Amino acid sequence: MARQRVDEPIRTTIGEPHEEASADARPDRPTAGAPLLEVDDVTLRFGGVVALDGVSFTIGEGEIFGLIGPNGAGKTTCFNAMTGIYRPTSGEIRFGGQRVTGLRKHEITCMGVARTFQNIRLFPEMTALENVMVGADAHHRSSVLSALFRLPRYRREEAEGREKSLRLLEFVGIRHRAGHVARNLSYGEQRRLEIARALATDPKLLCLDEPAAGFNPAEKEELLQLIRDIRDTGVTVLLIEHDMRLVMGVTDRIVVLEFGKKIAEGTPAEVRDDPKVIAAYLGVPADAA
Ligand SMILES: Nc1ncnc2c1ncn2[C@@H]1O[C@H](COP(=O)(O)OP(=O)(O)OP(=O)(O)O)[C@@H](O)[C@H]1O
Repeated sequence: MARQRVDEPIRTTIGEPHEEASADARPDRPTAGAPLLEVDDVTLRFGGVVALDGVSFTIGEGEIFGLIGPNGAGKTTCFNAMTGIYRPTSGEIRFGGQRVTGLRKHEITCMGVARTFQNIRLFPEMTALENVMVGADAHHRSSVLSALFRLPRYRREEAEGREKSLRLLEFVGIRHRAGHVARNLSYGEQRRLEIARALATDPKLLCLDEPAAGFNPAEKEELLQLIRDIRDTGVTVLLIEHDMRLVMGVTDRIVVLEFGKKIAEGTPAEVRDDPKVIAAYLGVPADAA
């Protein structure tokens, strides 16, 4: 499949109709590439609560990977451990073969991991464009002095960041909102803006925490297409999502957590038919599901 990087001029297919393909029958489904993110026997305790209990899985380059499970299963904790917010009690997380356990958030961002949050976290009084430019700044090399005196290098980086941010706003379908302050954007637009800001850090892995929360069916369809478009630019996507139709429709592989443990892993079809998964979601013992 032709790949397009997000720092190249970007086409947008937001809002265009697309065929709803069966999760496992899509002919264009790529096979997973080299391991990108490895979660290796990770346990994370909060006092007496074991939020993650010996969890292991590997995400391959180019995959759209789903992390699902009932409320309190440990999904967000897993995201937080991957992105440097929490340090695992034991176990290791590697990104591109390099250990990230114990690194700071910005160090992990610079390695190529970006995320959005369950509760949208934008700068509400800044414009959409400025919000994305904050993400683009992550890789700027200008010194504080250079920025203070607006030296040529700073001005060049600022102009490049602005162009790139406008392209990303176009990619996520809200270019026309560039000059509006974030708090005046609709809920769906704010979610897209968060994605654009995360993409501005040039991630290799984009982690989306419940990106469809609060969306109507039409918005979910558009999000599904956006996630595919993001993957087609070469970015690997990790998705936490409660909407099963969306997860089953867009992911290549899924890991299911329950009470901090991995209870299943496989293709959407394998996971959907797994009695342990059915039991976890219905709240009944596996042999009774
Ligand atoms: N900072 C914290 N301090 C103490 N316990 C926590 C903390 N964060 C999460 N937990 C606990 O860890 C467990 C896993 O929570 P987590 O938020 O990761 O689940 P989740 O699968 O993301 O749930 P949801 O789908 O409801 O967002 C829960 O029992 C939760 O109460």
